[in-house]
Amino acid sequence: MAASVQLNLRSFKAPFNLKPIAKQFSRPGRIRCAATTPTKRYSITLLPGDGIGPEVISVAKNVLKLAGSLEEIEFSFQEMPMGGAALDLTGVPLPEETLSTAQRADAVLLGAIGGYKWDKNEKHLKPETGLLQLREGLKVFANLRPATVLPQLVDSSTLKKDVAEGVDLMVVRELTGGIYFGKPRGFGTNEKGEDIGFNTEVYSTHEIDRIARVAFEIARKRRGQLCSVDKANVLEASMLWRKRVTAIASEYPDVELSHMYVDNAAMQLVRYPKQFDTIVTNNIFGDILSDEASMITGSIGMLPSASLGESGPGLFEPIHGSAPDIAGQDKANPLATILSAAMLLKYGLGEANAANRIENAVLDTLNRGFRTGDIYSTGNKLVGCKEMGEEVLKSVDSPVPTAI
Ligand SMILES: NC(=O)C1=CN([C@@H]2O[C@H](COP(=O)(O)OP(=O)(O)OC[C@H]3O[C@@H](n4cnc5c(N)ncnc54)[C@H](O)[C@@H]3O)[C@@H](O)[C@H]2O)C=CC1
Ligand SMILES: CC(C)CC(=O)C(=O)O
Ligand SMILES: [Mg+2]
Repeated sequence: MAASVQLNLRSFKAPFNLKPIAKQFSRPGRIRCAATTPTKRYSITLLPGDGIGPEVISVAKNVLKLAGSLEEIEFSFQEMPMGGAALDLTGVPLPEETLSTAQRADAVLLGAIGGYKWDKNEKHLKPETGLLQLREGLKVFANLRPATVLPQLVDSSTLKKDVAEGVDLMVVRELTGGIYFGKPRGFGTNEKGEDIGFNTEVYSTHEIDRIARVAFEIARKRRGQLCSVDKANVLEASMLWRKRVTAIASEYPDVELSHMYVDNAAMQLVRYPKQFDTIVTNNIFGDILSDEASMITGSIGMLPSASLGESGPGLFEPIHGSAPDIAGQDKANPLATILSAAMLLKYGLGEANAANRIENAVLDTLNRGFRTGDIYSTGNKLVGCKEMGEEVLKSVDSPVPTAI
């Protein structure tokens, strides 16, 4: 078994002040002409999806385009239906053409899917099923969800300033296994004639080993601490998880491994989040804990993510959902999606300079006091999704050097 992680990372560098975690993977893109400033071209599949998805994708696309153009990068965008939008249009949540277009792209940027309209659909006709199919179809097993408390947003955190200040953690979530995919699953009847619903949490050695190696590599380049979160006191799948993560630790003597039960981890995240550096966990625990971690940073509207596999395009998306409660009202915070576009450039295309432009622009926009409602605090300027995007564009255009 290979001891090193083989992820499709063209330049594996975490956002903000996090350190590069692995070899630099260069992929120069396609050179259009032999000029002194060759233009690099990438094809990006855009999946706006539902609810606030189209609102945040439209803003992030403009930011991506501008940051790219300042670095001699040209994008061709293919916008494809996905989730509820695809159900309405084609009758399925992930049309074949959407998946094949995404598979051929250099990277995929997703907004969010889901909404009340489709909540009662049968499982195979739910927008969420389309999202699981997309992750499976792109084989993106490693989902990186960085939660960093920016100094500008300490007052937006739901935690006390001294608890939130300086939090900088990375959740490494296994994304294509576990209970969201396990079989058997379904509905049935028990011996008393009652209806039952059931799912299966299942992990193989191979699935655990590969996500563990990704997490150890990341921890090695951060502060050297990896906390594996499981429920090994109860669940067999977690018992194997703990055994394999412990075994893989011998390949990483420089990383300090600890284990924590998920119920305790949920509590520790709000008690003393600074104790965490890198967290590795299964699909469902990672889903839940990253939503919890997002609030430490001020809002779920701030957290980007990168989903990567061993080959093929990465999938980049905010961690939030389609927020039907605020959809169509220009209230969504687009920063999680804009920062996901930065992760796309950095991790997906190896375009660190363009990514840095975006991250700097986000910080500059926050420094200038612009806030959507979810991160608003007294004395700042309240703006909507579109205006926030316009302010970020201004900052991309006239960068103000900011230490990140
Ligand atoms: N990756 C995806 O596409 C995901 C989709 N979903 C789907 O989204 C739908 C809504 O799910 P919820 O549980 O309500 O989770 P949600 O993340 O959509 O919303 C939770 C709360 O956070 C707020 N929020 C979320 N994103 C925000 C943003 N960018 N700016 C400001 N506020 C924001 C919402 O207004 C809401 O009050 C469901 O259909 C669900 O299945 C949920 C999670 C992930
Ligand atoms: C909508 C689900 C399929 C997943 C989810 O909540 C997430 O990935 O954050
Ligand atoms: Mg979620």
